[in-house]
Amino acid sequence: KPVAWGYEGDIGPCNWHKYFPKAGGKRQSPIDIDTSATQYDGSFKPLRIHYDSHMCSSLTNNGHTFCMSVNSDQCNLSGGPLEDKYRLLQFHCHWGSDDTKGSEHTVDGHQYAAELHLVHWNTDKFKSADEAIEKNQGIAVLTAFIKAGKEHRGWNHVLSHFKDIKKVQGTSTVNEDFNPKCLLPENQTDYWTYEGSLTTPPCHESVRFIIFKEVVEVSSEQLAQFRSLCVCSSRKRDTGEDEHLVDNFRPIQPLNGRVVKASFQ
Ligand SMILES: Cc1ccnc(S(N)(=O)=O)n1
Ligand SMILES: [Zn+2]
Repeated sequence: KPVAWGYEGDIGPCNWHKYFPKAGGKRQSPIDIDTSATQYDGSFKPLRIHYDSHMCSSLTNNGHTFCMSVNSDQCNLSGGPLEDKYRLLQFHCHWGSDDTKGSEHTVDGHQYAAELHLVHWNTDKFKSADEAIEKNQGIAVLTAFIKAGKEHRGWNHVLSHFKDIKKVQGTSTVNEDFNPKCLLPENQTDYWTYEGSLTTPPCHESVRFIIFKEVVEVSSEQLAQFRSLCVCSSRKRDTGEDEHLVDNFRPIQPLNGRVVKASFQ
């Protein structure tokens, strides 16, 4: 029986390690990026992000976030700090109950309104995502910070399906021409990178994070649509209100001597 976990109370992040021992490990994520302590690495080759848009994917509310799973073997990532080729598995976000919080990583202590994770698995070293997800160098997560600002047209292709996934385990098939590359910032040469973990249980220490410096803008109304998703399918007994899926970000974890590399000076 899968162990229930969440972001508050007894099943919250402070207790994850009791059922998911990796959560108490030495290379956990997210972290604060102290820009005065990052180290420029001039050896990185250009990042190669090749996504096609002819892939049909499905959008699900898994009770912790929305997840767009991608089943195209044409969406690949390589270069930068990566030694191998990685394939896009899914993307999702983390957000808060208002625009002042929501990202998992922070930069010099600043928390953004949301954070996009594009999760890729190492197809050179492993035969499946399920195998790669628990192995060192198995996963690469392209990460973009999100702040409230002007509307983002690309995000509307995802948000237009949210009415179908309001409830947990809701799922919707996305067939239109949508290329997740449109969700990334323009500047894809400036990023920070370090070795960490999945930020949700089982918190495997298998992740290379690649975090773009440029922040993506979406409108406050679009951020509000993230918060429209529900956690539990049943109405809350007392208030009769649905419980919304908010503050699904893990607190900052100890750096434990890790160095965050920068692709830029
Ligand atoms: C696929 C997956 C599972 C758990 N956590 C993550 S995350 N938040 O580190 O990207 N991704
Ligand atoms: Zn994530």
